[in-house]
Amino acid sequence: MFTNAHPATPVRGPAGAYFRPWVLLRTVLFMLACIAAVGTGVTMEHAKLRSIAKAESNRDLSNLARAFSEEVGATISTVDVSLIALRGHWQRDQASFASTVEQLNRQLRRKVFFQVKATDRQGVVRFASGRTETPAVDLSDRAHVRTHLQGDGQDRLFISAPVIGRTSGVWSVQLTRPLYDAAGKVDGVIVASVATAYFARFYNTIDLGPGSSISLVGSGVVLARSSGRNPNVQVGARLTGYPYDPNTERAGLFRRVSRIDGIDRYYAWHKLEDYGLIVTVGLATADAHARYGSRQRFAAIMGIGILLALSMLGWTAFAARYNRRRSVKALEEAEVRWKLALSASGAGVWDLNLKTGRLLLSSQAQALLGIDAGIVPWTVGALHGKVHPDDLPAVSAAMRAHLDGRSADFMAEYRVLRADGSTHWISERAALVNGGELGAPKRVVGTVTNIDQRKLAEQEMRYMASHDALTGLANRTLFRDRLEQALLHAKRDDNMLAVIYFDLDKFKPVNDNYGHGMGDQLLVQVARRVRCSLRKSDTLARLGGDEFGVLLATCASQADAMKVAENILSLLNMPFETDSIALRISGSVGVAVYPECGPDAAGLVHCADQAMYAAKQNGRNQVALAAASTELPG
Ligand SMILES: Nc1nc2c(ncn2[C@@H]2O[C@H](COP(=O)(O)OP(=O)(O)OP(=O)(O)O)[C@@H](O)[C@H]2O)c(=O)[nH]1
Repeated sequence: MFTNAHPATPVRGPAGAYFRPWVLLRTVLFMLACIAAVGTGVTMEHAKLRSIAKAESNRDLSNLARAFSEEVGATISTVDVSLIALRGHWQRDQASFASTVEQLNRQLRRKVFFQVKATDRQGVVRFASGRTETPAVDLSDRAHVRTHLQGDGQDRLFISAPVIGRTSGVWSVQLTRPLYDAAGKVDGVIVASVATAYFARFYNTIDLGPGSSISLVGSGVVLARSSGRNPNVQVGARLTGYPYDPNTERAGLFRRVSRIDGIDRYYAWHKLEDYGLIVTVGLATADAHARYGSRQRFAAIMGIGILLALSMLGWTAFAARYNRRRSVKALEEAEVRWKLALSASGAGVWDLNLKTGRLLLSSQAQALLGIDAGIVPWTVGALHGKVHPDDLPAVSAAMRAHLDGRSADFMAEYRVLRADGSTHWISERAALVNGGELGAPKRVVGTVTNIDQRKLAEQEMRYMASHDALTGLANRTLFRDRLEQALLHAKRDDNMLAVIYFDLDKFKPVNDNYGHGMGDQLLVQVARRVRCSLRKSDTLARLGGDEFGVLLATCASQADAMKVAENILSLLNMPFETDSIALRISGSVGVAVYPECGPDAAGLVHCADQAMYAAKQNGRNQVALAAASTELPG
């Protein structure tokens, strides 16, 4: 109803809302929720990519472990077959043994290289390849020799823990088999010493990344190991537990932070059950995940982008909501202020829906319009059924003009009929509220105010402007108006009218001798006495000082006018009783008759004045008739 109202408290500009604590707090909370949601999404995506990376890595590692174990198995098998062949040769012909070993190594140089030793049954070296003279070194304390010399005599391949060469400084493992004499008794040990690097050679043919590793473990001891650019590190290290227990399954997968170099890896292992060896191939988890690093980075960047976009959207939405709330609050406050102002001003408000014909009235409006319900099914016409019949045409015309768009505002002042028949004055203002399609008016909103007091004041002012304050008679202005009106009627009806002017004789001495108050009393009594002698249709006016005018609106003849004038004179001659004394006065009376004395008010007044002056000049206390004008009546 008060949508055009300007709130007293200015609402901050829309941009200012972005930095209000209310907005910032909600934006931060919203961002935290977004971070949680987007973070969960990104984490899930990362986890998915990690699990894909893990699955792919495990598949690759399993294949590599199997391939490496087959490679190792093939190398060991080659060495073992060579050992068996060399053993037969040693037992047959020791003299040409050295050249046979050399020849064999030449044949196998692309696959493996090994040194060969042969010991006697005491474990003392009797042959060592690559030497011109064999030092009689006692190896009986070495496990790979001892196991055959002190064992059950079974022909088994033994693979030793790695040892570092005393002179070469190279890690090697010893593959041994027993030597037999003609009786089939253990007669010594034949040893093939293979550099562990051969076992890790396969590693160099593949590129698994800098954090990868390949190990060959036997009896819980690292026989060979390659890791990145640092091959054979930690050869000889002892490893226990899963999967190095003898009872673990043939192949498998696990993830572990390496006990050797501290790198977190995915591992696959594969057992060479014939030789009691395990091959493990490890890939650094960081390298495995790096395969999907770009997708993970993309997911993270997308997540951050979505987070920023959501945050901006949230921030904007909260700022807009804040502005909306402020606006609604300001409107509510403005409405309260307007209601208070209206209530204080005594104005009532009504709201008419032109579509539904429902009229809403404030309690003040109900009281002022004499309607005892807040919502009434009414029409504009019915509303004005409360209007005084004399005012209704003007009010209806004004309302119609406004509804038809011929006036910008509806304004009317009219009397409302009360149930007891009395009336009170209302000032009403209304305006169409445009809305709906094509801007068709849907509502009329108006205010009503009681203006009884103002109307009374206006009435008093109008009365004062047209009447003499002392006597209550019409003043010169009103006298002149009525004369104009009477002349119009007289001309239309071809009637006569008369103007009588009279002035009290020697009034000044009354004032001078008895005071102004006494003079006033005399003027009031003159007015009363003459008024009573006249007809209601006649007008008696005080023209100024002690001068009066009489308008005989209808006058049959000049003689009748003279008769009224004579009567006035005789009334003036009668004594006037005041508070203290009786006064005797007289008057000079001039008579002018229409149409004889002229066609217009000015002429008639002038004639009457002249006649009165003539009576005064003639010795006062008499009536004089104005001479007929030579002009023809208009
Ligand atoms: N008490 C009273 N005196 C008034 C009022 N208005 C004018 N007068 C006085 O009325 C007197 C009018 O004097 P005039 O008509 O000029 O003189 P006069 O004494 O009547 O003499 P003539 O008219 O020549 O007979 C003046 O003294 C004015 O001051 C009034 O309202 N009350």
